[in-house]
Amino acid sequence: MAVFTQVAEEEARELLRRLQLGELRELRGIHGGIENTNYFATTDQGQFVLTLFERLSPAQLPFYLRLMKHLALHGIPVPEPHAVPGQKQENLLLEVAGKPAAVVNRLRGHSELAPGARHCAEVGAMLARMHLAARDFPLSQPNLRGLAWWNETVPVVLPHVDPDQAALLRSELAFQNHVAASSAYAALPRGPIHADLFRDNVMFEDGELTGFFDFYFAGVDSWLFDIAVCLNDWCVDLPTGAHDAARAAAFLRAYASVRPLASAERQLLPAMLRAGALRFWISRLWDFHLPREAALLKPHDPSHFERVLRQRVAHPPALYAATS
Ligand SMILES: Nc1ncnc2c1ncn2[C@@H]1O[C@H](COP(=O)(O)OP(=O)(O)O)[C@@H](O)[C@H]1O
Ligand SMILES: N[C@@H](CCOP(=O)(O)O)C(=O)O
Repeated sequence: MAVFTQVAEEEARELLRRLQLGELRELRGIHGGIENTNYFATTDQGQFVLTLFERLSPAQLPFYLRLMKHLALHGIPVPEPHAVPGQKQENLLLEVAGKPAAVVNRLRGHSELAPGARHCAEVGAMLARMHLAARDFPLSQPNLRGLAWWNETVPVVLPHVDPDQAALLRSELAFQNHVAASSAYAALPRGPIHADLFRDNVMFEDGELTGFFDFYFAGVDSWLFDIAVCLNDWCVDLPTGAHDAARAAAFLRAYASVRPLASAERQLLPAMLRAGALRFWISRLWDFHLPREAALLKPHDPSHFERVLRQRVAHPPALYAATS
């Protein structure tokens, strides 16, 4: 479960009054997620989520919260964080039970864990709208799970893997460092990205997308990396990791109908699919072999992204037709 810190009803009621979000009717711990403490809070004015940040530093949080606010104000369906009326509106970071906290709108619906081409198209189109809407977001924070982190973390996980896996980690990391030094990479359009937009971070209701959430891995990186992370989750078969060409084409066509891909993006798409697989293989190996004290849930299976990476290396998919 993901209630690491208990919140007294009285404290939540007082906070929601200060935020002018109404009178608390129900406060319910959310039994999902692994990073933060989350509660659903229902008031006479609406439904909200109260999050207490258990690990993220208060210095990192304004980027995520203000990005969500910015996107919400630009019409992208994401949880909108609330500030105390009368205080600076960019001050979205609150304190509850001695922890940094936020109150955001609750999205309607549920995650679609067995998506079809139509779901993938909706996510692709909304991702492109989100990238464009974030172009003028004034804050900047790097993708903290980007290349620099892979270079730091691969040596940490190497002692825990077999020689074949170690060889793949080393060679793929070398390949990604080589790609990152290329002129095509320098030409990739960049901006704030979600960076973890898996099936469980998107809501649908009656087949319609109702929102993206869990922005706590967001950062400034190439838009293509965000696309690759999505393709590697939404458009592969679980658990084999095999590429699903129909879903990938639907995703890319919808994305490109909102923002056509640049030539550098079309060129580097196969490399970036490998990058997206490497990123989550490394983080899952790290979580699996070096578990954090507070992690209460069983870590995700690292071998899934090893399979996805091997497939991406052996069979670079021909996706270009869908991108122009
Ligand atoms: N804004 C929201 N609207 C609706 N449900 C939410 C919202 N935020 C979180 N949830 C629910 O809480 C669960 C855990 O949230 P998540 O952000 O994944 O937690 P963690 O950051 O701890 O991994 C989600 O799977 C979702 O069901
Ligand atoms: N999507 C990542 C894990 C990130 O955790 P989250 O539950 O906070 O989205 C993975 O599958 O490895």
